[in-house]
Amino acid sequence: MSIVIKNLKKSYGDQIIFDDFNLVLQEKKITGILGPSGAGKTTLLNLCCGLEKPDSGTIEGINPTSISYIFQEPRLLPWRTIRENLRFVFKGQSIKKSGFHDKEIDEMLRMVGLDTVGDYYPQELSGGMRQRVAIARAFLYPSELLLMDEPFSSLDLTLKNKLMGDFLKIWEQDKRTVIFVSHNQEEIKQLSHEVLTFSDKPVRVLKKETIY
Ligand SMILES: Nc1ncnc2c1ncn2[C@@H]1O[C@H](COP(=O)(O)OP(=O)(O)OP(=O)(O)O)[C@@H](O)[C@H]1O
Repeated sequence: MSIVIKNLKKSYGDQIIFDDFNLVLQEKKITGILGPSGAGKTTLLNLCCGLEKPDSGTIEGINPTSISYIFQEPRLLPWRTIRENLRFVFKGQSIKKSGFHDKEIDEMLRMVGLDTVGDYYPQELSGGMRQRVAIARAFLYPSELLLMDEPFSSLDLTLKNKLMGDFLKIWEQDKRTVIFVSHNQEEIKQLSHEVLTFSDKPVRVLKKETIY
């Protein structure tokens, strides 16, 4: 199902971020969002996942229990190993079932090139490796919608290119609707099917480009 944003209004105090904002986001495609700092890109992601509530208007087509979020920093639990961090995705399921998921976890660790470090703790990994874990975690969770807020911005260029390539490989095998926010035009164009350029607040879509 596409995501349909209708007549969205959101303000913080006297700052109007969205004012009668309308947008349709394509299902199982990667939509990139570019825009000035402070425009409201993260606010849009937060509205999509329910961390923020709109003042009025609607966002349709999102199942609130079926969302993964990849942030700029990986947000792993430091007192848990990498494998335990990934097992958390399945928490609430029975032991037997979560044991069953170990196969999926091992397969995903292999896909992101981390099969030898499953028993390490996050602080024993480099920043790039930790961000790989965050990507693995996002795909392990059976989400329909994946929200990404500058997930590659802290990485050097070589690592970023490698990680974006790995991301696309995993996405090709397991297509989800992705909203990808970044300041970096090249990185956005490398990953996205469609790129939206936001104005400063109140947000308008200045440009819509189909990349592939
Ligand atoms: N919880 C909040 N309370 C008050 N103001 C907020 C809150 N969240 C965001 N804002 C304000 O809303 C505006 C939009 O913020 P947002 O983080 O969505 O921008 P952004 O486009 O993601 O910026 P950046 O690219 O710098 O991350 C900013 O002016 C910010 O200060």
